Amino acid sequence: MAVQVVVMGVSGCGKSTLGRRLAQAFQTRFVEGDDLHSVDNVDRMRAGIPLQDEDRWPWLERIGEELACAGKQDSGVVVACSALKKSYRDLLRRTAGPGLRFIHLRGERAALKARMEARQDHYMPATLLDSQLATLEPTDGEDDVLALDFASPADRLQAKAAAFLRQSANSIITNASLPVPAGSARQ
Ligand SMILES: Nc1ncnc2c1ncn2[C@@H]1O[C@H](COP(=O)(O)OP(=O)(O)OP(=O)(O)O)[C@@H](O)[C@H]1O
Ligand SMILES: O=C(O)[C@H](O)[C@@H](O)[C@H](O)[C@H](O)CO
Repeated sequence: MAVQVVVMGVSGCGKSTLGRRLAQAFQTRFVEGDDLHSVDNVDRMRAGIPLQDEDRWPWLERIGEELACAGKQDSGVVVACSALKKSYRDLLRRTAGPGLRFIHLRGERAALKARMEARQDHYMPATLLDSQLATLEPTDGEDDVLALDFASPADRLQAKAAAFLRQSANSIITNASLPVPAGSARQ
């Protein structure tokens, strides 16, 4: 089955872990969204400076291209991408087309902080967690999103996400009325 899915949420929520598992389960490509950030963006985050919209638009365009390309080729792709604001998700929806689905990993700040502090090998400092949480816009009411508690065991997250993707494989979600965000390169 050629899934077109974004695993989203704030830093440390488990996007890459679940994304890799889903890609393996659906025998499809995994794209680590962090690898598509510019060097400037990574330097900013490493220095503890939160990204702004203008830093994220070109990055989101690159992620959208990956999704659109997989959609055109019907080859499937799983992308790990924070996609924190609804306008960011809308850009990805417009670019990817109606097959796109999101898995949102969300949960408690304390557990996220502990996870981020335990990581030694990541550029993202735990001091950026609060700005990540402040930027995150809830996904409630967005029909193409399945929200899961990131603290669940990885096997359970994978099973629930895979069931959602299989179940929604044949349903088309129309995004024809998506608003165009101010400042987006896609105006
Ligand atoms: N379901 C889970 N249960 C327990 N620990 C997990 C789970 N999923 C991921 N982790 C651990 O949490 C940490 C963060 O996971 P991961 O790198 O997948 O998150 P991420 O959202 O991709 O992070 P970032 O966006 O900051 O790169 C890792 O140490 C990972 O092993
Ligand atoms: O939109 C953002 O602020 C970024 O994508 C961050 O979320 C990080 O890249 C990622 O989570 C790595 O820790």
